[in-house]
Amino acid sequence: MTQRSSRPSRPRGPHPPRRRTGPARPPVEDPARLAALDALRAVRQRDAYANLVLPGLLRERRITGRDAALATELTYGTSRAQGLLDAILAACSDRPLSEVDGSVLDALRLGAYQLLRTRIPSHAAVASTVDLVRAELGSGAAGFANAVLRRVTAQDEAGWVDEVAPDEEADPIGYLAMAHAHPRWVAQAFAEALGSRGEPLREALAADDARPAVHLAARPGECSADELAAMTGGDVAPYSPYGVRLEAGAGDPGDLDPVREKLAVVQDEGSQLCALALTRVPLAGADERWLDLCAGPGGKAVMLGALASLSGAGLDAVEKAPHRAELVRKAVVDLPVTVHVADGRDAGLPSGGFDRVLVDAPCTGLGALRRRPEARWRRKPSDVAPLARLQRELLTSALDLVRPGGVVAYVVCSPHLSETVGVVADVARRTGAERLDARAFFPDVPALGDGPHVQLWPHLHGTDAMFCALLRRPA
Ligand SMILES: C[S@@+](CC[C@H](N)C(=O)[O-])C[C@H]1O[C@@H](n2cnc3c(N)ncnc32)[C@H](O)[C@@H]1O
Repeated sequence: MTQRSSRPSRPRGPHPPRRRTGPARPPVEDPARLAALDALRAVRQRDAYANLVLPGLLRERRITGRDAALATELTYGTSRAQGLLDAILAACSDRPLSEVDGSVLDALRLGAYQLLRTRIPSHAAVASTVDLVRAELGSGAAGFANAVLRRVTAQDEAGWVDEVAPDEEADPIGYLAMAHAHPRWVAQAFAEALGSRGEPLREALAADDARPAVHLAARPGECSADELAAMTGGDVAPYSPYGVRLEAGAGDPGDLDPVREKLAVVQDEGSQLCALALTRVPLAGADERWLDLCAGPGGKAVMLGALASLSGAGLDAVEKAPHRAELVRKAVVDLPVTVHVADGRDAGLPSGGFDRVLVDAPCTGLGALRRRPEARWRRKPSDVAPLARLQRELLTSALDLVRPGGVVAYVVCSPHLSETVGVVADVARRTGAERLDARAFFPDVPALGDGPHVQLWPHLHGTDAMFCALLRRPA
């Protein structure tokens, strides 16, 4: 453990820093950091999503190339690491962070991220951050920021983790949560799903803390994975026959020609595998009416609609939120898909009317935190119970809508046991549905555990932590 006395004394800045009132200063010539700072502020003040707000800012300000890449790295990296950065900043400040002006705190997080998690030289990280604070809030706040960040430079990330994290032996989950910038309750949920508080948990949290590769799905019947890889410069994915993986940070995938021309969609390979698993289960009898019960924004509806079209089947897609149903409509416009705006618990569709049903249920999204930079700090443990209730109701409804002998895929992008095995066990018990060994329908995917359900992981499969259970309605 590092001695605090070796570092500069704690800064005693103005309480709190006041917004500048004097004549306007010239703007800071640092478009990348300014965009990152504005994006962080929008996330904090307006509950915006970093991965929606930042691309808009970059477009509006015509920021491209290296500046765009830097702004993206700083915004997403700072958002992901927020809890760890705050613990370190709190140790470097003379007052609680709750008393620090929000805009100064955004800048401090941005500065600390550069110091601890990038190769940007310390003097540049500190000076550029202090310049941003000075331009907006004046020299008092800038002095405070300078003093706090100089204290952060006293040691590297590992040194700070040793200082601010709980003791590793006494509280391994708390330690790993802090070391890999996750809230403790999320690390606890991962530990329970993995059955580990040791190395597997460390690997899972580390993989979840890294920048993810972009995954694309070639549209079945339109384009092969090989062709898509050639068009995009990506690599054919290891498990999905339609998947392509692009290098992390390869720019906005929505701008790629094959995506704009609807030859491919942006979709995690784990999502592709779960949708495909539903189509791979053998059925006795008819196989022509498929249903996607929670379809917005339409990624899996495109995959299922294209496969249905190839096999002579049709797909109904239900989505409760009208604006998301509209996204589904646009995505499936040339496919045999009928979109309904309805609540999947009471969709007005015929009981027993479908051969295959997908329930891609609303969930906490704890399995896709690496793709939603700020989500881990926004989600709360109290979100889980109401979602699990809704998930049980939607799965029960799906088992009513599927015909006897038909199959239901229950999918969530979360490894939380209350949203996964808890839901499936409860509904299977009450409905008498048969739980199939889902592993058989994820061919060539390694490390699928003891079954019968499939839990994918970033550290094992390079996918989001998707969960998939397959259930058959008794004949
Ligand atoms: C996990 S997302 C589905 C993702 C989608 N399958 C895809 O691959 O693009 C869950 C969706 O369920 C919708 N939803 C929430 N409650 C619902 C309900 N009661 N009935 C139907 N859809 C619902 C949400 O609006 C959201 O669009």
